[in-house]
Amino acid sequence: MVQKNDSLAKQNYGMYKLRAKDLNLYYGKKQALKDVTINITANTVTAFIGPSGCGKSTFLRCFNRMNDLIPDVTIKGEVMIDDVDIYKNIIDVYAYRKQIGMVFQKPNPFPKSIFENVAFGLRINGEKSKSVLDETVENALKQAALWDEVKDNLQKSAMALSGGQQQRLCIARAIAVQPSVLLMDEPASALDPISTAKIEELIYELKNKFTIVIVTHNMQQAARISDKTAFFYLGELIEYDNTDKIFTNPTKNATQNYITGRFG
Ligand SMILES: Nc1ncnc2c1ncn2[C@@H]1O[C@H](COP(=O)(O)OP(=O)(O)OP(=O)(O)O)[C@@H](O)[C@H]1O
Repeated sequence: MVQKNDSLAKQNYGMYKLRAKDLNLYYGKKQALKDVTINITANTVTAFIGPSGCGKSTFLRCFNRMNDLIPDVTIKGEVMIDDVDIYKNIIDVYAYRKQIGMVFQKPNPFPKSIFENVAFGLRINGEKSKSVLDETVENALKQAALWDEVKDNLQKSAMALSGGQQQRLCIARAIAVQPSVLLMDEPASALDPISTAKIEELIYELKNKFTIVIVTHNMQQAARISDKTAFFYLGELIEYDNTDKIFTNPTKNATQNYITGRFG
């Protein structure tokens, strides 16, 4: 009985970190997202899956307003973080974006030292204290499971790291400014299996601190690391449910066909 009340309370209390409601997005006249509605719980990992061109990356980019940078984009509907509509109520988009870290498919460190890559966002935000910078860089590298490998070489160029290390550095750079959300667009698809496993482990750990949304083409990866999975097809969110359910007993035929490799 106590358990039931507890879980009810959990369900109702401040549950959704990210939401979209009736979201439509057009590139010029071409509609890329159709009436997408989703509620994403804080401190979970959500995987976006679906065939190429179905709108996964487009939808991911709606959460940090990166699509604003593309000419001729029209967005209708609502996108909310902590129940604030970010297209209507956010005036300072740069300040808002600080809350949202983003990691891309290809590791993209700056041609600077390891230390300066992680310190970059803090310096932009005006942090000058050496002890704060040192401590934050160390913590971010620890959280990104890279500290032990680089702690003796923080002044070395980031470009000299392996691809997998560079991607963990990019994760450290993203989390150093303490966002609450991490968006990841195929973060392991350019990496070897061992580096991929490290990134997957890391994502699993990081959900304690962040709400994570990951686009992936790798269905085993989605099944391994995500709590919820959203399946997209032709710009529509076809099915969104617990990952176990999506991969073992999906409700929609299209989901079943996709996860069994019948298309895509
Ligand atoms: N900048 C853009 N300008 C015009 N059309 C675009 C742009 N970006 C994406 N599109 C189109 O929008 C649709 C959705 O693309 P998006 O990249 O979101 O799909 P995706 O599911 O992430 O694909 P992939 O898995 O191949 O990365 C596609 O038809 C794509 O061609």
